[in-house]
Amino acid sequence: MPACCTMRAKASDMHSKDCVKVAVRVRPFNKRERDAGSRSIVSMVSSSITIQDPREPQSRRSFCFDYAYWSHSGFARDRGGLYVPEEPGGRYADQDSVFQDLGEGILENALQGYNATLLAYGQTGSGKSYSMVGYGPNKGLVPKLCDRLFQAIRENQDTRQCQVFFSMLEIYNEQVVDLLSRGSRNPGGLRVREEQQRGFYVEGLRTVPCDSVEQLMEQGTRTRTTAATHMNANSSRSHMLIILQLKQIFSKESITKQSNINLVDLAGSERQRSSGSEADRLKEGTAINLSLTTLGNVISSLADVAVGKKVVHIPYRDSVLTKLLQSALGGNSRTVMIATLSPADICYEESLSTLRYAERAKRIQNRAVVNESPTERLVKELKAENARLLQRLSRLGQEGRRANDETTLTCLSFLSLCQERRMMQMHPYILNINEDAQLSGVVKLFIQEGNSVSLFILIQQRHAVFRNEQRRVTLTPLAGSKVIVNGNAVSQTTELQHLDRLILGSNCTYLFIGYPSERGGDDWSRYDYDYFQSELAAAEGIHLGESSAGSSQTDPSLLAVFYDYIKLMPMVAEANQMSQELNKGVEFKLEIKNLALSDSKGHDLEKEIAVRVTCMGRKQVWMWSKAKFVNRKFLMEEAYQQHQAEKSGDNVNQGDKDPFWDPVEPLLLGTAHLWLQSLAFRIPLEEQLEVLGSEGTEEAILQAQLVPCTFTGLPLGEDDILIDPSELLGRRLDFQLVLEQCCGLRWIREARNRGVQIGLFDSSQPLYSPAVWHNVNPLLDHRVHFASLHTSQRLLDYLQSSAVVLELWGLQGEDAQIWMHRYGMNDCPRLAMFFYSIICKHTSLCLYNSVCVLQPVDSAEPSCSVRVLQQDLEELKSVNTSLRKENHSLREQLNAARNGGDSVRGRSVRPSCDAEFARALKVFYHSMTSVRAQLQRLRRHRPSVRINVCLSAALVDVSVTTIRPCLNI
Ligand SMILES: Nc1ncnc2c1ncn2[C@@H]1O[C@H](COP(=O)(O)OP(=O)(O)OP(=O)(O)O)[C@@H](O)[C@H]1O
Repeated sequence: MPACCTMRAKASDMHSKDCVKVAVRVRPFNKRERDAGSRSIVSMVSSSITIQDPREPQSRRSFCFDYAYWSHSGFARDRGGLYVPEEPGGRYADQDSVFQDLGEGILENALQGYNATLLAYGQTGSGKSYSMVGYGPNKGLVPKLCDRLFQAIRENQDTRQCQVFFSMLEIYNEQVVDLLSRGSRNPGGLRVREEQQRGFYVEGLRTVPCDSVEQLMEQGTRTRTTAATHMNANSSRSHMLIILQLKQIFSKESITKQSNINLVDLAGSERQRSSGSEADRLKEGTAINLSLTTLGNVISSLADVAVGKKVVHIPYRDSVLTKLLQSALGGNSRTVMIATLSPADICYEESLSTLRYAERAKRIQNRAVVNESPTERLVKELKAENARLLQRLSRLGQEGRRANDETTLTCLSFLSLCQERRMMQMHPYILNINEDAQLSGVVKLFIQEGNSVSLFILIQQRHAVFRNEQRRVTLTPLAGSKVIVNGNAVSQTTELQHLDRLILGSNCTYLFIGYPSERGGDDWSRYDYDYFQSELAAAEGIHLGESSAGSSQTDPSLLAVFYDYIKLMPMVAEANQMSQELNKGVEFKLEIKNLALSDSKGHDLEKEIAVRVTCMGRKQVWMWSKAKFVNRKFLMEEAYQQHQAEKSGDNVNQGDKDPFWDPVEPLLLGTAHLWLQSLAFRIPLEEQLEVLGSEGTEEAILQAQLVPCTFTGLPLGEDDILIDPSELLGRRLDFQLVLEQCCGLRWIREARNRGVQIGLFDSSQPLYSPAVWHNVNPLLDHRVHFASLHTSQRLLDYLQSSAVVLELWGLQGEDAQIWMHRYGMNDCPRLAMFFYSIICKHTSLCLYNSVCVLQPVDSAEPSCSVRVLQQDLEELKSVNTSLRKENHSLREQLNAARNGGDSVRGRSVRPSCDAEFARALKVFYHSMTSVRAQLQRLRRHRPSVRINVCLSAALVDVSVTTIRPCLNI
């Protein structure tokens, strides 16, 4: 039995207290998922659905819903392009079966006089629009429901008179846009008002009486596409609402029924979390999608109410969407939610979160009533409405602006559609391609012979001119405008060929369709938004390579980086455009971080996308993570819209809240590797290291040395060179890392007010050399002493196969000092101590003596000082542990030497054993002296007093008592 058929109860079969009905639908793999060789982690039996964690296959979660639709596999495409089950009765749930369960129920409810709501929830690209609106012949719930509604009205003409009113709106960034209004947009959007009887409503929203909705929906989608362009907005972040008002008059019974049907295609659910876990100064108070976040809060509160928890407040008023859906959630409405998901392993987190959301929604209880009243009231209302419409019609007629008249809109749209079809068969045209497939192909610009067409795009009044002369179509970019044809920027008049890809301005993408004679039977669908962006990326030298073509062999992490790149590319272009328009003087550039970086074994690190932000005037540079950029881009859009609304001049949002700005911070410029192998032979090494930036550029030459030495720091002589590194086993090893000079610093050459520091990288908390400023070839003269008390095999292996990764950090402006002070970067004891522990952890080396003299940490922060001390104590404890181990092994050696003296004589005991032991003890006592000194200093410390600790005694123990027994041996 097909999964979709297991719950035969219709959505209308509800009791007076109705739980929200929830359906889940799983879509087929998309191209990206197929390319990545994705695996399905979702299974369905009847109306229950199980999801498996791809990292822990034994971890599964099951959920049970009212309906579960398997639309992932088992389908075929018929001649008309309709997706149908491969075999009759197959498990694939097609659009018809979804409609039968959900749509029919909603329709029945509405005809009975109940308000009804249908919500689609899920991550971007999971199939919300496919289920709600549909694509081509695969009509979704909304058109099917409308068709059936009008059919039902016709069939019931003799018992009731009906009128249907249609509205379509979009909520983007808490602004309401009327999608049926073709006039100029209200800055700030339409207002949401509240009336006692009516509840929340959108003031001035167009409501069109209709007997078919196809053209209205096309009109709405077109407006949505252009609105997205004008607002620099991303449609998957907006919510689309269609409101159908059904008014029925039952003359015989003298009653009227009024019901509202809300059909809601929600924004992509992952957007709520898109600012990620990334730290950003402007993260607080930023809700990427306030409406979606609030919807989640409302659903959670209502779910709590349903299980008897005490809930003080349901936050309906916190967002536009929840205000408008108040009756749909916990109120007078019969509500159905369809949660859509991808079954791919790479979407596990999102799909699980969708299922959890849907499970919560299932608990919500509504109280729907039939909205019935005596006829007179409705008749009065309808008369008033008709009078109002007539008045408007005549006013618009006088103004000669019939095109905006709501009563004639349907007819005009229809005419233009007919014309449009005729034009498509006669003329070349450009067709918009949008990231949201639903909005692609809705704008067509015809280029008739003998005519020239100007395209108007954001910044510039006129952007480019298309000419059609003697059946040759050319494109001429206008001065200062950005035009890209097939991935390449053009500045001259260019002749267009059928299926050329055009990008105008920052991100307006169009496909050129030539004369019908050139068209042939080619499939245009492959020229989707990803195709445009991939072509652009390829022109910048970023592509996936041979194996990517449909094969499952592409490294998934590379694929992810590639898709991140092409996703962020248009956003970066838009950010640049906004920066230019708002006179911010900031430039954004995409970079693939870690391209040239590698770890201490020389292996390439995983690549990731970052955005380099440059303030052109002050030559300040920031590196933003993807998550931070996405967050900031959203805030930039807000600032941009605010600017558009107020036209308040340049440089809006200056200061702390400015999303284009950040306090300056040090920037990682590049890395160099200093290989440690020579130390295993106690051979000194002098190197001129090339410091490479993340894009492989040479940032500087760093002169560095590794000097094997005595524990007091005296360089070893040639006699100390070892032939066999294993001779070091069990012995002490001291060496110094000397950073002599940096030469040819590109960073300083670009702007003299900058400085640099070198960091020793072995974890996220490296140790830094002192800062040097304003000099392209600065002397560093920085020396760090390392010691291993007991050279283990692991350490030897490490020395022979690894490198110290040296990081070159760029410091900028005076503010950098502030940063370093705040974060304790300059000569901070914490970093030194971290370094010590890191070295201990990874390499069995320990920091013995650093030349760094530690500066005070901010005295205004005593708690910070205490924290530093606590960290110091932790480090000291671990040193104590290693000392005790050392002590233990020394004791064992001593016992073996004493007890087994005679028995082992003549075997392997070396005559120098006692001398060696004595030497080791000497070292030990020396260390202990340092420990005591350090301990005393720590004990004297008071948090309110400035710390002034010298790291030269880093080998410290906190507890002398614990070590005393060791001293007694
Ligand atoms: N059940 C399905 N059967 C076949 N194809 C589907 C199905 N669901 C979705 N798709 C395809 O997946 C793609 C993405 O679907 P859709 O545009 O509906 O996603 P969405 O969730 O609405 O995304 P957005 O949030 O960006 O609007 C479309 O190309 C669509 O044709």
